[in-house]
Amino acid sequence: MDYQVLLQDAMEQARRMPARGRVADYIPALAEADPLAFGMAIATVDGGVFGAGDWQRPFSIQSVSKLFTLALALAEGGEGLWRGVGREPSGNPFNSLVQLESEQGIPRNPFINAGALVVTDRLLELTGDAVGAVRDFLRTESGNPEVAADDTVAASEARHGHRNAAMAHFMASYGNLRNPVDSVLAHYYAHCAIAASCRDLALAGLFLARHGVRVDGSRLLSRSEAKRINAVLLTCGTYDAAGEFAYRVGLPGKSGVGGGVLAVLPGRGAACVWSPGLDAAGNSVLGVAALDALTTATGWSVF
Ligand SMILES: NC(=O)CC[C@H](N)C(=O)O
Repeated sequence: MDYQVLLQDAMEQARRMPARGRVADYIPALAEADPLAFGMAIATVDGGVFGAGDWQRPFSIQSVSKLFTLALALAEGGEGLWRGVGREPSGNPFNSLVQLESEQGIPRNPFINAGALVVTDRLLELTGDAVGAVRDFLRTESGNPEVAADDTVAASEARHGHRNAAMAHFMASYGNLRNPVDSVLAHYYAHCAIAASCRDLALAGLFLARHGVRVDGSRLLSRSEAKRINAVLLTCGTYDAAGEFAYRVGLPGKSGVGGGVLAVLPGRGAACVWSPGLDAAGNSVLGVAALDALTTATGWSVF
């Protein structure tokens, strides 16, 4: 397959969308993203890397980081993680608070904000440095030592982070956080604020396509654990639009409000796309459209 041509065609089709969505502005620093930026990359398990458009330009990965925090927390701490966070789709927006009280401070899944805060808390307990663990993993897997958290974005989110702080305190009241709320929030904002490109993220996502094996050949997760993360990505990775994403794209995937989407085809490769305009669920409009076009053209699907 000529991935280069396929990427260009997929982006061309996505550009025909009547609207590009809205750039997230509830975190003021994110509102400064270039609304016209658009890039896409594919990395394959046999070593190919392809890209088009702004595929080498770093952007704020935001919730795409939650895929990596989950993988690292499971790798370091094992299945006990699931005592503090579920793995059912929430059917609610990523920053919703409503289920937390009726479900006694146990978030539905690791990819909504509440669940990601629990995972960050456990990763912090296990490693002493949750953001450092995510950053170092991204650097190693992508081979790009410049991947780093953007302190301006993290500080901007902290200043406007009342919802996340409310969730964290609420879960702490149920005993579902082991570290001080302020540390959990600081690490969460910082790993969301990591800047990386489509190229970096496609390469970093390959461990899931390699069934849990890292770029250096070492094993991060068992085959079964990698398969299970992919299952949670498919059902919960794009929030209350996960059904639509499975229908249109057919791959496990994780989105972020910076406009990035990372999708995985086990055994074959990973694709990452970035366009900052979002739909109402917080997923990149052009990003999902481009993945839809790419997977339709290539036949890439888990189904
Ligand atoms: N969906 C997202 O990307 C949200 C991440 C963002 N840091 C937040 O907590 O709101």
